[in-house]
Amino acid sequence: MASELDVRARLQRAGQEHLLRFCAELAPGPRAALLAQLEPLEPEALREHCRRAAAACARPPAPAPDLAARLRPLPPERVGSASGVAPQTRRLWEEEGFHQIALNKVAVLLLAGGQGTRLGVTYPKGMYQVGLPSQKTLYQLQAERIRRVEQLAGERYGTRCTVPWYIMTSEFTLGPTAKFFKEHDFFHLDPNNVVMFEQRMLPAVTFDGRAILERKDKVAMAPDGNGGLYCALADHQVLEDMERRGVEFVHVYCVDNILVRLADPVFIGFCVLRGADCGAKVVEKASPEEPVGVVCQVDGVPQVVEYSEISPQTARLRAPGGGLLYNAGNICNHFFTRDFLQMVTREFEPLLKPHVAVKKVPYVDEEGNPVKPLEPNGIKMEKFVFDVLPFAKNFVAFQVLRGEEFSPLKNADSAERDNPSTARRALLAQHHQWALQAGAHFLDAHGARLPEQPRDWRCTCKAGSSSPRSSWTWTWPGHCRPDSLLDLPAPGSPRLRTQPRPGLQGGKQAALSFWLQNMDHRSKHAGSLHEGGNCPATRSPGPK
Ligand SMILES: CC(=O)N[C@H]1[C@@H](OP(=O)(O)OP(=O)(O)OC[C@H]2O[C@@H](n3ccc(=O)[nH]c3=O)[C@H](O)[C@@H]2O)O[C@H](CO)[C@@H](O)[C@@H]1O
Repeated sequence: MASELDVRARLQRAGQEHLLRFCAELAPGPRAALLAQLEPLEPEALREHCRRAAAACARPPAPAPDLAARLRPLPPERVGSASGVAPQTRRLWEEEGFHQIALNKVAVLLLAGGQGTRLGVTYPKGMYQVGLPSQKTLYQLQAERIRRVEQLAGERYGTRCTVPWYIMTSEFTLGPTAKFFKEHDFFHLDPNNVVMFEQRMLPAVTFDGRAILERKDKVAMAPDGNGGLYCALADHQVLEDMERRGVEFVHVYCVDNILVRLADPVFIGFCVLRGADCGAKVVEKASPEEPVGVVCQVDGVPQVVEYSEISPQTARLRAPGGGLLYNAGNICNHFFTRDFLQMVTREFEPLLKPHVAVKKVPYVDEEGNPVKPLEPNGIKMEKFVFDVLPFAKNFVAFQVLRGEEFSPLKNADSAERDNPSTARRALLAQHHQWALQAGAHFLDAHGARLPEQPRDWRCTCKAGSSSPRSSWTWTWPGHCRPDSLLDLPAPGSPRLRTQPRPGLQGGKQAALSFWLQNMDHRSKHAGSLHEGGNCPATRSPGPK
């Protein structure tokens, strides 16, 4: 370990010697911890980081004044649509995607280094459960969808498929995530195919360019943004690991979209057949104010302009048809070829410009007292995962339907949208739809069919409510196995009762009725259904 003297000399070169101002009064343990934290900080890089942060802060916190004039929507030839195409084209994309998956050329990569501040949890967001009857967490839902897509591709091509799962974590999320996966037996995935790696951390900086001490023995650090991915890929030789496994295509996604389709064969197939090196899924923006980035062109080059960096006037502009001019909302689902990622890590990463986030950063004052600021006092510098789009040779966007693919969990239930309730409802609606598409019929307690389009999916399912309110039954064709399709409480749980329905052919059809404790009295149709994975293959006709 470096001596205090060495570390002091390095900090002097970076102009950040104040970080050692309490060092002399620290006990040996905390002092060693502080020195260990400071040792890896390269003096030149630290100096540059602090200088950039202060310079960025000196500029007015507004979108670049000339940005609006340089923006254009993406040209239509760069945009594909999952819903607006002929079914045979969609099938072609899907087939190509499954083919690549069956060849073991597809991996998924989860960005899970964020802190979940808006949701208000202190643990990694992937460990959050939104109150489904099955009590599954986001991580579990994702793991099961990976298994399902492997299974579907395997069934089509008669092979054993593996979709490796790369998970980028940060200092905040690595420990708890790794522990959680071990405790849950990696959700029955092969641990060799789950690769966790850590992104870098950067010091938070005051407006005048001084790194902040959070405690006498600790510098305030934050992950370097989800664009820290590219350094992290290089730091941990992740692309080499992909190469060894034969992975060519990577689906990168963010942790909080409960509807995410892991390694979505349609998206993968579309990108591969278009010869894209880089792609992004988009949904139509719900409103000008929705906090999603906009996929567009700046100076003729495809790019995402983040919601924090577009002016309200530009966000409100309308196209001649009346819709939003910039309506391609980024849902943080990206397609990259491994070759492109290799080029980024080798050549382009140093060209990425960090973005500035002004935050309230806890610190110690000159006397060493801890302070929780009420106003923003510090700057965190972040790179964004989509900042590499301008380097793509052939970028494509892929428009999908919000109801089918996007319901992010950003906020606590006190917020109006993007909260646990909206995420839960979105998942139930998605699974209900998949069950219908797979040929399931929903029956009421008397065996009569329920309408296929429940009128009120807005009912709330309150976790923990005690009295059963309703029961229902559904049937499904023999090829849909309920255990892999349904989001159910664990077997044996008092919330789940199964009963065979007389008259149904064993094996061909089955029936299940269960009490839904968590139902709001306003709707009889809310359910707790299935994660059929990337469902397309379950979409075969049901029994007549
Ligand atoms: C920069 C970025 O991608 N912004 C997108 C992100 O915004 P948003 O601001 O919601 O992004 P988040 O802060 O939720 O981060 C997105 C993902 O990146 C991960 N993360 C974040 C910071 C970090 O240092 N390390 C890390 O891995 C998070 O864990 C999360 O999985 O999702 C929205 C859709 O929901 C998009 O419209 C935004 O364009």
